[in-house]
Amino acid sequence: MRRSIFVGFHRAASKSLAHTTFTNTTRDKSFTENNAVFFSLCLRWFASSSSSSSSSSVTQREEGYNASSGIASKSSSSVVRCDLRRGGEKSASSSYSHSTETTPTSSGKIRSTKIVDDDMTEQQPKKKNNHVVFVLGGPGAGKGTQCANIVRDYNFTHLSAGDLLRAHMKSGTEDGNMVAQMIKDGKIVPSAVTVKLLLNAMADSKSNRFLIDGFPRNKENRDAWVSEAGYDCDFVLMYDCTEEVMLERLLGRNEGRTDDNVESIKKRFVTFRESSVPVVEFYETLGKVRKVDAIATPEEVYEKTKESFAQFE
Ligand SMILES: Nc1ncnc2c1ncn2[C@@H]1O[C@H](COP(=O)(O)OP(=O)(O)O)[C@@H](O)[C@H]1O
Ligand SMILES: Nc1ccn([C@@H]2O[C@H](COP(=O)(O)OP(=O)(O)O)[C@@H](O)[C@H]2O)c(=O)n1
Repeated sequence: MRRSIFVGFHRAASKSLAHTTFTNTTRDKSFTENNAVFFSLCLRWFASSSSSSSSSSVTQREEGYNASSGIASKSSSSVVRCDLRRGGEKSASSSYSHSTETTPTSSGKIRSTKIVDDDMTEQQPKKKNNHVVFVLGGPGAGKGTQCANIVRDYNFTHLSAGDLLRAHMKSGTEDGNMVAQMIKDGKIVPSAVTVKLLLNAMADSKSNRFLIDGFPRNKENRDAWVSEAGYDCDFVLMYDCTEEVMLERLLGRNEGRTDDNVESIKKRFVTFRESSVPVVEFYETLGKVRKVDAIATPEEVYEKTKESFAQFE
């Protein structure tokens, strides 16, 4: 830090010196030369004091100072990860890192330029060549209906996060009771529970093509997925529908669900708007969203859906 500030300062000084040298008079030139000597002495003093100080060189390494580019970057990566696949043991691998790049400007100030979120840009290698498609859309948009068609025609395995959670809530455990209440309230169950259910189901399957329906419901779901699975989805299939149409469909669904009543449905709509739409927007920034108009008939919706699966024929 100290060194990067100094370099910024020295650069600012050099720049102003260069400017003076080419534009000013002879009197200014001798002033410039004196200044140059002064700054050069400063530089030497600083170089010797910083090389004799071990903490300074550690700082330099920690901040990733790059003398040729003049960019000082800070990076830190720290996540103790909880293995959710089986049993929840801790492993020491780190999954996320954020680095802040700072650039010394000509005024000598440190200007923060950008935050680099590694997990947004760098995907990890896929495990077992798995293909994962996340299927999103509001409650009642028709996700389950279309997933059945895709399974039939493209050899995918359908994993509904909601179905897995509903099965889990019937376990009668404390965890299961918590899930039951959250589903009734239209709330999003903690990612640790959902990701564990999904990964266990995948581990039990011989398939390498998965439609993960109703997931990720929020950014926390997505981050937990990337952390635990070690890779992101191939793409997100997003069924776009109005609340009016979804309400009508849900009230006619008749599957005996505890959350298909007007009170719960309204809460689910709010959760969808506030938590799920942002995760779709996040995936849009990665260019991974394939949107399908879900208001049409099931057959028409499927015709559009198929366009995203040509690669799996
Ligand atoms: N395109 C559609 N047009 C009319 N009804 C539909 C359509 N897609 C699904 N449905 C019906 O709407 C209800 C909700 O569909 P479903 O697939 O369960 O939605 P989701 O999985 O998104 O909650 C079901 O009763 C289903 O038969
Ligand atoms: N990733 C998920 C998916 C579902 N759920 C819960 O399960 C409920 C039903 O989800 P679902 O996907 O089966 O049904 P729809 O709301 O899409 O019709 C949600 O309202 C949430 O309470 C969750 O918490 N996290």
